[in-house]
Amino acid sequence: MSATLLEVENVHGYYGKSHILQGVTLEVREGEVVTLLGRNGAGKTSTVKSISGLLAPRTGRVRFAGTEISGWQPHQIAQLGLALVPENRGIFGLLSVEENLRIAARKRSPWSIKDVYTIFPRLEERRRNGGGQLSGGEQQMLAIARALVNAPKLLMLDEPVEGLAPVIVEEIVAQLKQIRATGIPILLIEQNLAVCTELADRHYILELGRVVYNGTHDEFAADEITKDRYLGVNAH
Ligand SMILES: Nc1ncnc2c1ncn2[C@@H]1O[C@H](COP(=O)(O)OP(=O)(O)OP(=O)(O)O)[C@@H](O)[C@H]1O
Repeated sequence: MSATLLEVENVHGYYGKSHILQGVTLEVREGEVVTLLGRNGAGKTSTVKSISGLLAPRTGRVRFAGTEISGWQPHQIAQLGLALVPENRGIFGLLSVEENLRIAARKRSPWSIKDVYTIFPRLEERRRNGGGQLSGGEQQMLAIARALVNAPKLLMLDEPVEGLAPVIVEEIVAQLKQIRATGIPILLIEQNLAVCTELADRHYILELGRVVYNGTHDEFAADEITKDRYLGVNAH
């Protein structure tokens, strides 16, 4: 079994007095694609925020590549190689596609701007266009590409295909498969089970700020009861 890269241990998180994360424990190992599933409001986004320092855990621990990062600032965590592609994508609308990439690019990244253009040819076609002129799908591609040129050791994606047309979803899934094939581990928040099925090695389900299920892809695929109970889907 490969080494553990990210360990989240019994993390409790609050927004003011609201106790949102109630003891989240999960891990991501080298080379794995892991999904974080659960209904709206289950705490998925809050979990990745607590990992990336945007919601400091009140108690519990987050360890990344052997270093305890609980309580670190978001930019320090990002520098360690933990990349979050947030739901709102965070593109600079007034900068061109290429400028968005250049700002994020680091020399030590194994991914050059040319490399990401190979995965996302649409971005190369639109390299001189402003970020604000891109379609939702293209903005998502740019957000992922920007994370890659920033030398990530782990990629966290918050609902990358939400609200996108099926043909674009297919395109992004194919691109994520290419990225997965390079061995970079991915923690994926996703509501679209078909997407999860195509990409993931393992799944966690959150409910009310706790992990209520942890299983391999094959276990999960065969477990209609779990899918129905926690996700409310009839996944046939
Ligand atoms: N900034 C905030 N202030 C107060 N409460 C918040 C804040 N952000 C989220 N919450 C609450 O925390 C809970 C968990 O939200 P979170 O966004 O982590 O869930 P989620 O599983 O990602 O759901 P979704 O798919 O709807 O984004 C919800 O009850 C939500 O209303």
